[in-house]
Amino acid sequence: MLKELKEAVLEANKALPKYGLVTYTWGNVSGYDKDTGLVVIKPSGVEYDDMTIDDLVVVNLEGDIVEGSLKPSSDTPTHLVLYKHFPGIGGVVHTHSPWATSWAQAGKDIPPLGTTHADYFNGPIPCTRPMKKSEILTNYELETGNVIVETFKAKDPNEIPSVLVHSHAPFNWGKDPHEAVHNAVVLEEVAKMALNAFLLNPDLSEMDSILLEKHFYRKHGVNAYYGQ
Ligand SMILES: O=C(CO)[C@@H](O)[C@H](O)COP(=O)(O)O
Repeated sequence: MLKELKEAVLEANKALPKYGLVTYTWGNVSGYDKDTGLVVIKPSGVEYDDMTIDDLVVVNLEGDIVEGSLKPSSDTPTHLVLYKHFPGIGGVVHTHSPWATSWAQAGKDIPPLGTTHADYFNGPIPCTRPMKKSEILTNYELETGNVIVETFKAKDPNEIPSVLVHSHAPFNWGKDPHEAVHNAVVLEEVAKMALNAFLLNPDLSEMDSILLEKHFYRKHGVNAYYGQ
């Protein structure tokens, strides 16, 4: 069942340590099949080097295990909330990539400072609000998903495919697992560049909004500034 999606999810999970986005078994990747409404996700606590396609777990959007003998990732509830609320996404990636996680721990949005950011994110990369004690104590992973959705109430997740979870780390998404990992890699680079830019110039302001939009829409096929 879902052989192609499983292969894509396995490859995406194994890419996390390859790109330096995780250490040990931190982080996880899932993929969504819209025809069946099923999600393929990383098994909890399994070393990436040892992970095989048979280790992957298939769940429905309610979180019931449909296939697999291992426990699904502890972050499964967060992934499922995003699939339910962000139409069109087909892959979700959670990492503890150090530069982006530093911004999440600091509780700060990553402002757009350059065209690298602008090519992928049409505005600041938001950090969620701190979780309430009740949210932490009831179902932290489910409430993490709800707080991410709350953060994007007035934002388009297709134009900003990443979020920093306060006191935790980033979540990223895309049309499929491969694109979600790509966005996670770019987020880490942008987080590193932004922190270093502020170290060099603490009085730095956001980049010009015209340059931001020109770059974002040019990369995403809308020539907002060329009369089309
Ligand atoms: O965020 C966390 C822990 O803080 C998790 O992402 C773990 O880093 C990975 O958990 P599993 O996917 O192995 O259950």
